[in-house]
Amino acid sequence: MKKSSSILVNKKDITTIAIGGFDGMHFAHQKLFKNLGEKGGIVSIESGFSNLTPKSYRQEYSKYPIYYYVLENIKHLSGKEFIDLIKEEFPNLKKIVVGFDFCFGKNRKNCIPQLKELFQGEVVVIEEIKVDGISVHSRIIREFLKDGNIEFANKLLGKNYKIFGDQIKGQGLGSKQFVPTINLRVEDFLLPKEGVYATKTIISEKKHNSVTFLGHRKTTDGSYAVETHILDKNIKNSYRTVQVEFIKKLRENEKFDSFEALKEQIQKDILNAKNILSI
Ligand SMILES: Cc1cc2nc3c(=O)[nH]c(=O)nc-3n(C[C@H](O)[C@H](O)[C@H](O)COP(=O)(O)O)c2cc1C
Ligand SMILES: Nc1ncnc2c1ncn2[C@@H]1O[C@H](COP(=O)(O)OP(=O)(O)O)[C@@H](O)[C@H]1O
Repeated sequence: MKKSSSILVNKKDITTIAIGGFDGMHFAHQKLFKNLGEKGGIVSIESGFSNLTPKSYRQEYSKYPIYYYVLENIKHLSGKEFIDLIKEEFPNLKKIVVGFDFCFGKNRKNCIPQLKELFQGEVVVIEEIKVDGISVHSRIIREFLKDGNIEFANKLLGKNYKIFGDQIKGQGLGSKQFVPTINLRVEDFLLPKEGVYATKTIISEKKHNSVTFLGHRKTTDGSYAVETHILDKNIKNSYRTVQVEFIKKLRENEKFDSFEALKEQIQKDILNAKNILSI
């Protein structure tokens, strides 16, 4: 099935919805979506704190149309008022899919029993989804990313963690002293811990193997940078949106005594990244 966008699918055509925040569109969220059937839709309640898949990037991860509601505008509603709103918005709604920990209405006072009471249709409750014994939640994925544990974050996500950034001008040192890099300005996305990562960089829909540095350039100007070096290719400046998928952390950010020492280390990083990306 082709991906739908909420703009294209009339709410009247929706018979099943999944409700939640859905930051990350992670492994457990995907399990919920598997229960949506043919005329499904996703109701995403925006807290304003989502930084794994900020709102405008979320549709990429589901074929179902996503309908956004701002938490600030609905959090005063009682449980009944919230369900009444949902029924009004989706007049042909027959089924609601939520996770075991879903709560709603003012102060999250209503949970699964109240949902079953207030909604006359079918309520499907998905039991707690765990990966390697860890419950899958956006807040837990954030902690793994902040710790640089990309491999486990990716396991919980069920995909590679990906950020979007716009190319900006760098210090102009890369090509001359070290290796050429695409410098990125990243907004809205949580950035993993400072350090060097094996990554894949997507430019104009083409995926390239890469090594990415995130952090304060302690060895040069000290400023914070996100820089990606594409392996074995010369890439022209694009000054467009670039996507970076994180695969594995290679090492911590370090201060080197000389440019020469950093240059040597970068060559080792490139070899390590190649090994991990199997090229
Ligand atoms: C693979 C890689 C690893 C890097 N590691 C470090 C590092 O550990 N410490 C540091 O201060 N800068 C590090 N850098 C950043 C360099 O200092 C930076 O690329 C250089 O200052 C050029 O910046 P420019 O692209 O803005 O000209 C790294 C860059 C790359 C590509
Ligand atoms: N680990 C999980 N197992 C089962 N359901 C989950 C899990 N995590 C989230 N859900 C369900 O997915 C929907 C979106 O939840 P949300 O609160 O946005 O996720 P998270 O807990 O990751 O922040 C809710 O209905 C929630 O109950």
